[in-house]
Amino acid sequence: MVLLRHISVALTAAMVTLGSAIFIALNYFYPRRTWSPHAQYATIKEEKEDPRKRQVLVLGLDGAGKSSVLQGLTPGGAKRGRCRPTRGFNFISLSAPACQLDFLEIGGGEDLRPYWLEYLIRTHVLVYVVDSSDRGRLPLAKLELHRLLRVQPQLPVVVLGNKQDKPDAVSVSELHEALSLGSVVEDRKLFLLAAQLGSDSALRNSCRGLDTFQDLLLQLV
Ligand SMILES: Nc1nc2c(ncn2[C@@H]2O[C@H](COP(=O)(O)OP(=O)(O)OP(=O)(O)O)[C@@H](O)[C@H]2O)c(=O)[nH]1
Ligand SMILES: [Mg+2]
Repeated sequence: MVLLRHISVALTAAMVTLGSAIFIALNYFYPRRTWSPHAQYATIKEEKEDPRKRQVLVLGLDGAGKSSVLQGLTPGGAKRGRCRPTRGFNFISLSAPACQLDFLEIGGGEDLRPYWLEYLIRTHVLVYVVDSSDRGRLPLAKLELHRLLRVQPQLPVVVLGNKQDKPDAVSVSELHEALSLGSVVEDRKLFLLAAQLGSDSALRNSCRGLDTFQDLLLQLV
């Protein structure tokens, strides 16, 4: 019995010694890595924002003509065909002497509208495009516009009353009324411009109009 106990003690001691040896060996060959949030963070360098860049956010219901605006502003864009619905984002960048204008369109489909608000924070000017001939959806266009206006009370806004070439389009003054632009606080910079961009000839003819539009944006950013 005493002999058995001695054997068991000896075995336990041997196991402990072997375990310690394995532990020391593992630590020697595979040193443990300690994770430090600080060290991880330090590797992510903050990208400095280019002070020359100005973001113009282009929003509006689906089919209003946002991509057509971007296409019209792109040099040679008028020659391209009709735009397809934007499923996510659309982006163009224009260089002006004093700054770079980054136009960001987010598609106007119902599934994409909830994301609009997230992009207002980095924006310098909001361009809100409305299909003047889509009379049935003017109340929805108004609702969405005012939802945006509430979030950024100081953001300059240019409303483009597009598709003025269509026979059933509402006039600019009717649009002002339909979108309740009179209720917008006076200290906000707000402009309402008529536009027609869709058909090839309309796009070509409107290029001069878009120059004026671009000049206005340069004053607002
Ligand atoms: N007649 C006419 N058609 C236009 C005008 N502007 C755009 N369109 C047409 O309207 C359709 C929709 O235009 P888009 O520029 O794709 O509209 P969008 O606002 O970008 O739409 P989403 O990307 O779906 O949110 C296209 O077939 C255009 O050619 C316009 O001033 N007049
Ligand atoms: Mg589009």
